[in-house]
Amino acid sequence: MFKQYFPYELQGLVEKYAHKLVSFVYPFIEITFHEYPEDGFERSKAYAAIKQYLSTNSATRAKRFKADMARDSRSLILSMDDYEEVTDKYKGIKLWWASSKTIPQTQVFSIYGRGEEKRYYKLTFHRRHRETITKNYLNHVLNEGKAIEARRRQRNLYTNHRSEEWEGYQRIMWTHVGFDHPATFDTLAMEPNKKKEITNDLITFSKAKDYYKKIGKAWKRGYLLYGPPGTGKSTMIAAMANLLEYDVYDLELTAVKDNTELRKLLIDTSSKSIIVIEDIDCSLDLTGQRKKEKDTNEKKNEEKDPIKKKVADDCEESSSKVTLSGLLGFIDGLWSACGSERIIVFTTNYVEKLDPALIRRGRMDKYIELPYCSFEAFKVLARNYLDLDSHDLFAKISGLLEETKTTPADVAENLMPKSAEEDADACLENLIKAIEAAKEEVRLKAEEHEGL
Ligand SMILES: Nc1ncnc2c1ncn2[C@@H]1O[C@H](COP(=O)(O)OP(=O)(O)OP(=O)(O)O)[C@@H](O)[C@H]1O
Ligand SMILES: [Mg+2]
Repeated sequence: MFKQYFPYELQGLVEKYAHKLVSFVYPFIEITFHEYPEDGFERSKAYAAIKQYLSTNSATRAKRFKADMARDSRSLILSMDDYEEVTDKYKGIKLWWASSKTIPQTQVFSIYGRGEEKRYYKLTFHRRHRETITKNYLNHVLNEGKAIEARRRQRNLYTNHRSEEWEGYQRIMWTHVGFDHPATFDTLAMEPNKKKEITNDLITFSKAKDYYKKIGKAWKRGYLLYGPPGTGKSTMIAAMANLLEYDVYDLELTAVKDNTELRKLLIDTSSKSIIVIEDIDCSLDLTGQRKKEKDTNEKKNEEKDPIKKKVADDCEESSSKVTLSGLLGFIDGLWSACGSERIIVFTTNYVEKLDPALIRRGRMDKYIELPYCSFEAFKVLARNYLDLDSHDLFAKISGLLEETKTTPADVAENLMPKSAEEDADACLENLIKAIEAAKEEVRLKAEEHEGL
């Protein structure tokens, strides 16, 4: 701006002194945080954290916002619009945050598809606070921002698929959907003491980072959930994920080609996650022999019919070659070495079928039996489904549940009103009828057995 008043030779000198003069009378320091650093294609983590920090800390002060749908699709996240400015206070120090963008004069074709505008935040503060701001305040902003992001993070349910050959590369895939299961430990029908023990165990685990470090163990925990079908094993996994706010990886072992692929999939899981292998007794032949001997009739049929034979061969070929030792290797070796804060859950209907190597102490840290529905568990369901804490029919139901094995799934099914006319009394009556019918069936079967 001084240029036009001074001869050309003096311009450099004047600019130099003008700059000094300005910094003398302009006692502020400015720091800019660009969304995309010049030497990288990756979005700057600092920019993302500042955005989160400002979205909660500027909401009462800024006047213009950009609105984004939060990842849970239920709420909106407001962030400062471009060219907006807000003030912040830290230990009595006033600071200014401004959001801005640069638009280059020349049009550049960008293959990265992020447009040519470059967004940045600019922080301004008085230079006498330089130490406090650069040493403490910025750390505070980044940590807060990351914490807010973690809270807003949507959790996912991942499932694996058969790997695909793609231009010579093997692609191993986890695909995910948002994890939105409503189950919680409150809605889980189970003895209250047992429930308390499990939730305490989970919470202790999630807070035990330093402890695991101290004792030199990888920060992981293995659970084996066992019990008959419909007793709430899968429901409990959802409740665990909701309690700890972890992602869930539902590992389908039969779709995993071999141990190498298993390893790759597991390396690809994130921390704060639950890795689930359901029905472990079915997904893996735990005797070590992958293919069961077919009975001779089956074989003869296949030999006669070429199409049948082809289908059977294909099935055998595509069946998983994951072995027990591969799985154990992952649980003990590699699993310990990479990643942390992970829970692995196996479920089975037949705990007695499992290989002792898989369930020996140290591999599985906790065994949880999900039994048939007890009266205590029934009370949780009655409260949940019918808003009932007590009822005249409870005594009768208690007696019936003791005599007849009934799963929580069956109880839940009967407690759900089938029509608008059905009230709580009708639902309880339905349940009683259902249990009595099951009891009768058991009696008849026993008689038949004795008659044989
Ligand atoms: N303990 C429970 N508390 C609350 N609801 C339950 C419980 N057990 C079962 N249910 C109900 O029954 C349904 C089936 O339960 P779930 O899928 O968790 O059983 P599971 O033990 O995983 O069975 P499977 O061995 O066949 O996989 C659930 O959708 C839930 O509504
Ligand atoms: Mg299940």
